[in-house]
Amino acid sequence: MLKRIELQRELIPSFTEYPFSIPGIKELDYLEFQGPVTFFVGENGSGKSTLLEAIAEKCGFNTAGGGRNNYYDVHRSESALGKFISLSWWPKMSNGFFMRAESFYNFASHIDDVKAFNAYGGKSLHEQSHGESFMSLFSNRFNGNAIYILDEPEAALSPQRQLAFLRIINDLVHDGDSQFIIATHSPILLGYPNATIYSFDEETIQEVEYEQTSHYQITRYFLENRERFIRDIFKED
Ligand SMILES: Nc1ncnc2c1ncn2[C@@H]1O[C@H](COP(=O)(O)OP(=O)(O)OP(=O)(O)O)[C@@H](O)[C@H]1O
Repeated sequence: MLKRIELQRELIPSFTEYPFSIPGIKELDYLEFQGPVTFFVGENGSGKSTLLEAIAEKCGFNTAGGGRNNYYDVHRSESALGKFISLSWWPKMSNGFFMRAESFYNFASHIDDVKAFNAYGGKSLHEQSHGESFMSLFSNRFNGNAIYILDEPEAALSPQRQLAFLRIINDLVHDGDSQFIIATHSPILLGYPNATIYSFDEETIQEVEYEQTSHYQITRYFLENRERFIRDIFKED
């Protein structure tokens, strides 16, 4: 399990430049992972991907998406934060995968190039729909005793598939001792029971309850008051 990450503040040259100028990062000392499933939530641009990418790099995963054995260079970039965080494990995990929805296309091409699609359901990920290819990755490539670092995995998934993905997470956590750290905007994924939710919306990264997230509140309010909501947001000032 990844138990904790710590920002090595003494090594940071200046807090006025990216990535240290991001409010949540600027104030960060350490973050603890209390259980097998942790979510990062927050507005667009609040720093979730920056921190996830840094963790993935420290785990030795390809920052463009993949595990330790996925060597390809398309869109791979050095994490600006990776050198400045330290990870504490107990026990140490060396298997896992970093998935970012935005560069999944390049990952799929890499799998074609190395003819590895047998490990992904026997079919090129490019010949599957976007959502099907995500589900192939989760169902075929994800297994026990590993850490999964996922950036907006819901991007291509229908609500029904998001529920199926919750089931996959649950099986991997309970039968496989796996750990998930997920940045998401999905109120469905966030509903995973007993997860820790860290919000990047305040000056410091803070733990919040599911019902406190704007994802839950806005979605609920919208569903219960759709007509009024639409009237309000379309209203001319
Ligand atoms: N390579 C970079 N150089 C400079 N600034 C960057 C770089 N990458 C991201 N940023 C900035 O850092 C901030 C945090 O970006 P990040 O991608 O971590 O946000 P996020 O919370 O993952 O957002 P989203 O929900 O939209 O994916 C943003 O303001 C972004 O513009």
